[in-house]
Amino acid sequence: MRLIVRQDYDEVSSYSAYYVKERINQFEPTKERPFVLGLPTGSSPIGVYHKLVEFYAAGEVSFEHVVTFNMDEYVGLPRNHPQSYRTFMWNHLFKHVDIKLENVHILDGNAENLDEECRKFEAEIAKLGGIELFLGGIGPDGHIAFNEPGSSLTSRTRVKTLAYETIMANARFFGGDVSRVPKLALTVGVATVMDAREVVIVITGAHKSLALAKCIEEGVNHMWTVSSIQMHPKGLIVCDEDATLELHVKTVKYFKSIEHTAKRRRRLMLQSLLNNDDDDGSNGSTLSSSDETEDIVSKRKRA
Ligand SMILES: N[C@@H]1[C@@H](O)[C@H](O)[C@@H](COP(=O)(O)O)O[C@@H]1O
Repeated sequence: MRLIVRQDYDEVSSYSAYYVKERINQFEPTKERPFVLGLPTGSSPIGVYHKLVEFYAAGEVSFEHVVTFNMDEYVGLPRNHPQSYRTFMWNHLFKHVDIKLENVHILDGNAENLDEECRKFEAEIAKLGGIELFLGGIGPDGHIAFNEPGSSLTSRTRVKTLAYETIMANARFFGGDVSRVPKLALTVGVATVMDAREVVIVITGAHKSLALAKCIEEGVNHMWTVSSIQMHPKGLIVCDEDATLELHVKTVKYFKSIEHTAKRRRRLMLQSLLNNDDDDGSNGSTLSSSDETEDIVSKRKRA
């Protein structure tokens, strides 16, 4: 697992959006072989979505052959309710890019048979060969999607009763009125997220610092469901300085040093590329940040 620390929400958003854009472009998706992307809602990914829209407008990425699966949806909210996750996704991302409507998958919280809806969702993911990259956020109690504390770490898409803490946290979107927040949701399971070939979690703010510490400094634990990322072969957490408040200094230094070393290696690689026009750059396959050096290497690889 890698931890990338950036100064604030904006830098976290830029880094994460750049990362997603690079992954889509490196994949070179086609109609027959689309890029399958898992997506979250909440305030954490808004900056990422806005940045992705900018990249799209600048012609740096296309969603034409991207298929998306959203993490969760409230049960019982009308589809077009301002707080439904469908409305959220439409407003923050989908209506601004070239994604095809038939490639968007959002659980239907008004389906007649909710269990069947969840089964169909999992089957659809499997049919497409699984999720390439799952982008996520977390709640202050360390939940991922709506996998509240105590959720099975092997869970799949299903109906969940929301924890009181989550209902309180989300009341801000319902005029601060706890009674207006739906009490049930459909959500992908922890295993649905962890089955993705890559998982990227965005964590910002001091109010999430305890969850981050539990997630990476303690054991895998169903009371902090995002801690399951420890078992993932390709897990990445992108956080801001505030979210590191509860981490040991040693932990933060360690992860920062890994990033610096990787950057140095990439700089050397760039130097050797620039010195050797015949080099096709095929030895540099793990580009992952908004670092300028990587940008140059990446463009060169695609040229
Ligand atoms: N189901 C969503 C989660 O997927 C999201 O990660 C969390 C955090 O939201 P925010 O980013 O607004 O803190 O909110 C809800 O509980």
